[in-house]
Order: sequence, then C-alpha cells, then structure tokens
Amino acid sequence: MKMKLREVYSALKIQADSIADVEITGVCFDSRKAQKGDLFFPLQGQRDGHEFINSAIENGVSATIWQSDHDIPNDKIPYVVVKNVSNAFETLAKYYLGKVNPRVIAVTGSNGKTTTKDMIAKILSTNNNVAKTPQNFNNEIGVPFTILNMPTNTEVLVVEMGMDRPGQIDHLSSIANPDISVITMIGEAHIEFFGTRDKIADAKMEIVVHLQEDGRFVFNGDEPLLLERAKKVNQEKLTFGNQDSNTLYATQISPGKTSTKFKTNLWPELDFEIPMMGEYNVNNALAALLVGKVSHIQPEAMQKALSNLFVTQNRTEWMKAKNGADILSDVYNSNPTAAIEVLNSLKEIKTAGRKLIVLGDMLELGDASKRLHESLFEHISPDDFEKVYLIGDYMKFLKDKLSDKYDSSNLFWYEKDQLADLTTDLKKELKPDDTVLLKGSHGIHLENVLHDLI
Ligand SMILES: CC(=O)N[C@H]1[C@@H](OP(=O)(O)OP(=O)(O)OC[C@H]2O[C@@H](n3ccc(=O)[nH]c3=O)[C@H](O)[C@@H]2O)O[C@H](CO)[C@@H](O)[C@@H]1O[C@H](C)C(=O)N[C@@H](C)C(=O)N[C@H](CCC(=O)N[C@@H](CCC[C@@H](N)C(=O)O)C(=O)O)C(=O)O
Ligand SMILES: Nc1ncnc2c1ncn2[C@@H]1O[C@H](COP(=O)(O)OP(=O)(O)OP(=O)(O)O)[C@@H](O)[C@H]1O
Ligand SMILES: C[C@@H](N)C(=O)N[C@H](C)C(=O)O
Repeated sequence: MKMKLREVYSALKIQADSIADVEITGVCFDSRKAQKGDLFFPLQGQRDGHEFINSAIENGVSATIWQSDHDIPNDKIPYVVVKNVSNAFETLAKYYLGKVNPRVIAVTGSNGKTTTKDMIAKILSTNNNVAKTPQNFNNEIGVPFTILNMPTNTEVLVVEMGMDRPGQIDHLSSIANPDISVITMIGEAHIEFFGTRDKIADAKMEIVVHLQEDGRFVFNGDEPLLLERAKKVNQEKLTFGNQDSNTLYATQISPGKTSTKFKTNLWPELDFEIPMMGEYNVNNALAALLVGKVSHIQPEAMQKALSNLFVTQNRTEWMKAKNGADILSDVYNSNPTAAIEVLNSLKEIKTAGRKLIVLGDMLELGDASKRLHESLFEHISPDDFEKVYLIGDYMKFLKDKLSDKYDSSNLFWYEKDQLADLTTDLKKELKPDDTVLLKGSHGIHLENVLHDLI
C-alpha cells in the first residue's frame, strides 16, 4: 500500500482542518508486528487495540486510526478519528482495491482454501504480479488486511475467504468483488452453526453473489449440492473433480509420500506433480489449473509452477522427530472429511516401520459431533495403524468404538488438557523408523506436540 494520509481522509470521507503531510506504506492491527510507515488499526479483541497505540508509535507507525467514543488521543502522531475502526478498515480496503484494480480470485470451501489459494497464486505468478492472503487470514479482519497490504503494482489478488456463519462470505465478497470465485468442496467444517451440509453449501455459494458479470465460477463438480446451486449462476462455470463429467479431471493419479503425480483430460501429454501427499490435493491443484487456464497461463508453465510449490505450513507436511521418526503434521485444523482423507492417504504410503496416529477432537460439529467422531471407526484398523492416540472429549466416543479393534496396549485416550501426558507417552513409544500422523482441530493445539517432538 502507498498513499498520503490526506488520501486516507478522503477515502473515509472525513473532513479535517489540517492533515499532516505523511505517507502511509502499509497497515497493521498488531503493534508487535508494526512496520515503519504503517497506519495502525486498533481493533477490538479480548482487549481494546487502543491500549497499544503507544506501542505502535514506538514501533514506527506513521499514523493511527482512533475510534471517536474513546478519550481524545495523545498527539504524538497523526490520528484519524472514525466512528468504528472495523468499518474504517473495510472502507479503506474497498477504496484501495478500486484504486489498484487487480483481478481478484476469491477462494472458499470447507477444506483446501489455503492450499488452493497458494497453488493459484503460484500458477498466476508465472506472468503476473500476484498478491495473496498471508497464512490463513481469511475473515473480516484477514480480508481487508490482505487487500490493504498488497503492493500498488499488484495485477492479481488471490483472497481466501473463511466463514463459520451464514452471511460472512457474502460480506467478504462484497469487499473483494471477485473476477473468479472458487469453491474447493463442501465438508462438515463448522456444521455446528448450520445443522446440515446443505446450509453450508448455501453459505459457500455466497461467494458468487458479488461475482463480476463477466466473471467465472470454478467449483467441485463432484459435489451434488454445488451442481444443483450452480444452475442459478449466470456466469461461465468450470468444474473440477474425479468424475469425467467435469471440465477438468485427473485421468491417472500416482500417490506418493512427499509428492503426488497425475495426468489430466485437458492436457494428456503433460505429467503434473505436486510436492505433497494426498489425492485431495490433486483436486486443489485441478481448481488452480482451471483458474490458470482461464487466466491464459500456458499448461507447461502451470506444470512447472505446481512442481515448485510451497504450501503454508501445518498442512499435510512431513517433518522429522528428534529421534528420526517421520511426522505427518496436519495440525492446522480437522473435520471428518479432512481426517478421513489424510487417513486414507497415509494408508497408501509405504513406510519402513510402524504407523501411529494421533487424532484430536474435530470441533464445531454440533449435534452431529458424536456420530461424526464415531464415523472415523471404519477408516482405522490395526492392519493400517499399529497404535492410536486420541485426545479430547469427543474422541472418547471413537475410543469406545475402537476398543473392539484395538487392545489397551495400542489404543489410548486423553482428556483435552492432557496434551503433555500424550506427548510424554508418544515420545516414549516412538521408534526411529516409525511414522506418526498428527491431526486435530486448531482448538486442540496439537502443534504443541509437534514442537516437542521435533
Ligand atoms: C482482533 C485480533 O487481532 N485478534 C487476534 C488476537 O486476538 P486477541 O483477542 O487475543 O487479541 P488481544 O486481546 O490480545 O489484543 C486486542 C487487539 O490489540 C492488538 N494488540 C495486542 C497486543 C499488543 O501488544 N499489541 C496489539 O496491537 C491485537 O492485535 C488485537 O487486534 O490475537 C490472537 C492470537 O494471536 C489472534 O488469533 C486473533 O486473531 C483473530 C482470531 C482473527 O480473526 N485474526 C484474523 C487475522 C484471521 O483471519 N485469523 C485466522 C483465523 C480465521 C478463522 O478462524 N477462520 C475460520 C472461518 C472464519 C470464522 C470467522 N467467523 C472468525 O471468527 O474468524 C476458518 O475456519 O478458517 C488465523 O489466524 O488463521
Ligand atoms: N480438497 C480437500 N478435501 C478434503 N480435505 C482437504 C482438502 N484440502 C485440504 N484438506 C485437508 O484440510 C487440511 C487443511 O488444508 P487447508 O488449510 O488448505 O484448508 P482450509 O480450508 O484453508 O482450512 P481452514 O478452514 O482451517 O482455513 C489439510 O491439511 C488436509 O487435511
Ligand atoms: C477458529 C474457529 N473459527 C475454527 O476455525 N475452528 C476450527 C473448528 C478448528 O479449531 O480447527
């Protein structure tokens, strides 16, 4: 971002007697990450961001937003008084987006948003200046932050949009006005707040509400809930998935431990490869290839881009334990579809030693939680996984079912606050040629187990 403070006032439609002649070169909402030249937005979290304005000043911000219902600020640096900080954040983002005017690709879905966003950005970077959502910043804070931090020469902006309530994607896409809208798949993530997958699909479809007239809708054509709803979408539609009724589908898939190879119907002469395991990641790559296709990227360039991909960490990521064991870290989130996909992918992988699995609760599943945790039962067997470690209140349901398949020396359950005990037991058990999967919801924080193991 690069604009004079005067332009910020104008974008926010605020009059002022005098405006300091200051240049803004970025935005932040965490003083601890403030850069020189930033405009600080004191957002409301558990605490009020206004408490940290002085800290932001010390870290070199050029100006700060100030909510008018707070006491008059110190006058160390320029401040822009607004009625509501969050609204100002969005208003400035919309203004800046209009000014830079990149092509916008919006990505949502129950799973695969971050991976697909990274893949699309990599492919489009072959001949565009591309900016993308950092990490997983995909909500009403993350989207404005992504927009306001894109460089002024950005030609393509890839924006990840998350939600856990109806209306959120509609709101986010009203800020971004996408040229291409992508839905990766419909799972059960946050079903607690929807009740059914149908209602999740309705919420995900909000990503086309503000799609440009001449835009495109790219979605998972294997999902009947999307196929049905897409009939009402007037823009050009392109589908991806396993079925040969899709615009783009994989004709061959060769699963591997650290990479997955595949061929497609549209480019049968090309062998594609992604540096990650999981057939579900082929679907993410197919979505990205369709976006590349309609963005006129050559197939060979897309092939090269995908083979040189770096995906945001903690997503089906191989790591090494201190004792040499292989760790498959999938600790960012979990829900039934994601957990089943990664369990099935791990079954396909040949390993020197045993396979152990650590599964944390899958949160925000509401009334379906017991049933969905028990549903993992049919995907777990001693033929595939020697030892099973479960943690969290809901995983107790799965543990009770699995005791029909596993004896007590190979099946363990821990309360949510016994992460340290699980880690201790796992470290004692783990052998150098073992492979261990870590998979659980963000709220279970299996990353703490990972950090201790590595
Ligand atoms: C507002 C904020 O910054 N929240 C972050 C903050 O939370 P916390 O309440 O602890 O803030 P504090 O009380 O500590 O501080 C208040 C504010 O002051 C700032 N500040 C603090 C200390 C200091 O020294 N200087 C400061 O300036 C501070 O920055 C606050 O602004 O910290 C947490 C821990 O780091 C953050 O997690 C929290 O971030 C919130 C959750 C957030 O929304 N961050 C977005 C950038 C984001 O996109 N985060 C994503 C996760 C998004 C997500 O969960 N997506 C869901 C679906 C969407 C659901 C949606 N309804 C939602 O609620 O998000 C998904 O399934 O993907 C991410 O981090 O990955
Ligand atoms: N297409 C897919 N289908 C099913 N599961 C998937 C798919 N893509 C990724 N996953 C699973 O979801 C996990 C998270 O992937 P990713 O972060 O890309 O999804 P996300 O939608 O961004 O997640 P979040 O909602 O937490 O932001 C992966 O590690 C994998 O286990
Ligand atoms: C942070 C919250 N919206 C979320 O994403 N929760 C999921 C279920 C998780 O913890 O993985």
